[in-house]
Amino acid sequence: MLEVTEASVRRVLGEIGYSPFGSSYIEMEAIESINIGESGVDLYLKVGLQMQSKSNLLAMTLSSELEKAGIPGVTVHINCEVFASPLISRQGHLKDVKNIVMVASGKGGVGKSTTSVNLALALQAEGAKVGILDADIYGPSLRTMLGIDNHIKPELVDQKYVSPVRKYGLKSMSVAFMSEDKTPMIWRGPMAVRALQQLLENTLWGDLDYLIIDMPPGTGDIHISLAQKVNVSGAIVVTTPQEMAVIDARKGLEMFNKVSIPVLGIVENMATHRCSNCGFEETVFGSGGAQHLADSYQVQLLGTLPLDKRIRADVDAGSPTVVESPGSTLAQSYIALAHQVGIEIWKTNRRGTAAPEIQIVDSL
Ligand SMILES: Nc1ncnc2c1ncn2[C@@H]1O[C@H](COP(=O)(O)OP(=O)(O)OP(=O)(O)O)[C@@H](O)[C@H]1O
Repeated sequence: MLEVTEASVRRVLGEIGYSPFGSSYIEMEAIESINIGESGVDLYLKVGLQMQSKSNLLAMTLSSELEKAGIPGVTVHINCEVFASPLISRQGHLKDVKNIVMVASGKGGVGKSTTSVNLALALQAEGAKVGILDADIYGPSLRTMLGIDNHIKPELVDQKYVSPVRKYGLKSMSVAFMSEDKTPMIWRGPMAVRALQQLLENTLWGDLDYLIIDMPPGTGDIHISLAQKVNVSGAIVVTTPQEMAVIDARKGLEMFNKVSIPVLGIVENMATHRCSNCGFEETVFGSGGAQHLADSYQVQLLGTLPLDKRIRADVDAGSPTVVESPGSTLAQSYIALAHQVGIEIWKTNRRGTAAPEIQIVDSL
C-alpha cells in the first residue's frame, strides 16, 4: 500500500489515464482539493459540465480505481459547474449567458432542428440551465417541436424586450413567435441578420449555462454574417452519413474555420435504422462519412443518432424524445451527446483566452 499523501493521490490520478473526459483529471485541472483525515481521503473534483445521471457512478468508479492503485477509502465529491466562455463578450441581456452554441448543417433536412431541441433538453435534463433560439428563418419549427400553442406569444417588456417562452423548463425563442401565424417571412439577407441579432439580444434570457442557436440550413451569406456578429463558444455541424450531406457539412466546417469559430464537433444523424419487424440494422444512408470528416478536420464525432420513427413522431407531437421517453435508449443517446458537447465546451473554454476581434460586416 502507498503512503497516502496529497502528492501520492495526485500522482495516481495522473497515472489513471482514463476519465470520461477524454483526458486525465490532472490535464483537465479537475482536482479542486484533497483532504486527508483520520477516517480517509476526501477528493473534491470540479467538473465543467452538468452530468447528474452519471456523477454518482463516476465518483464510485474513481474511488475503486484509486483503491486498485493502492489508495483505499477515498470519498469522491463531484462539483459540477459550467464555465463561461472567454469568447463571449457578456454584455446587455446576454451578460448571464455563459455559452452560445450554433447548431448548423450544410444541407437542409438532415435533422438539425430535431437534434438541437433534443440536445437542449438533454443538457437541461443533466442539470444545466438552457435556452434555445430558433433562427431558422426558412422553416422555423420550434413551436411545433415543443408543442407551444399558436396563441402563445412572448411577453413584451418595456416595449422593447421579450421574455422567452418556457416549455418543459426550456427558455425558447423563435423567429416564428414574432410573426402572425399565416404571414410568410420574406426576409432578405441583411434584414434577416439584423432581425436575428435583435431577437438574440433583446430576449431576456437571464441566467443560462448554454444557449443553443438552431441556424438556418446552408452556409450562405446570412450564416457568415451572423457568425461574425454573434460571439459564440463553438459550433456543431449536423450531417447524415449520405455523401451529399457530408460534402455540405464540410462546407459548414470550412465556414466556421473562416470566421474563427471553434468547431465543437460533428453529429451524425439518421446513421442506422433497425427494422421494427425483424430487428435487422442497416446503414440506410451509408456509413463512415461523418467519422472520416471529423478525422480530417481533427474534430470530435460528438454523437450518432439512429433513424427512428419515434424521434420523428415525438417532435411532430410536440414532445421531443428526451422528455417523451426519458428512460429510452434513444433519449440516452441524446444524453450521451449532451455530455460530449459539455466536455468539448469545457475544453474549448479552458483553451480560449479572450474574445477575438470581430469584423462587422454590414452589407451582404
Ligand atoms: N434521427 C431521426 N430519425 C427519424 N426522423 C428524424 C430524425 N431526425 C430528424 N428526423 C425527421 O426528419 C425531418 C427533418 O428534420 P429537421 O426538421 O430536424 O431537419 P432540419 O435539418 O432542421 O431541416 P431544415 O433544413 O428544414 O431546417 C423531420 O420530419 C424530423 O422529424
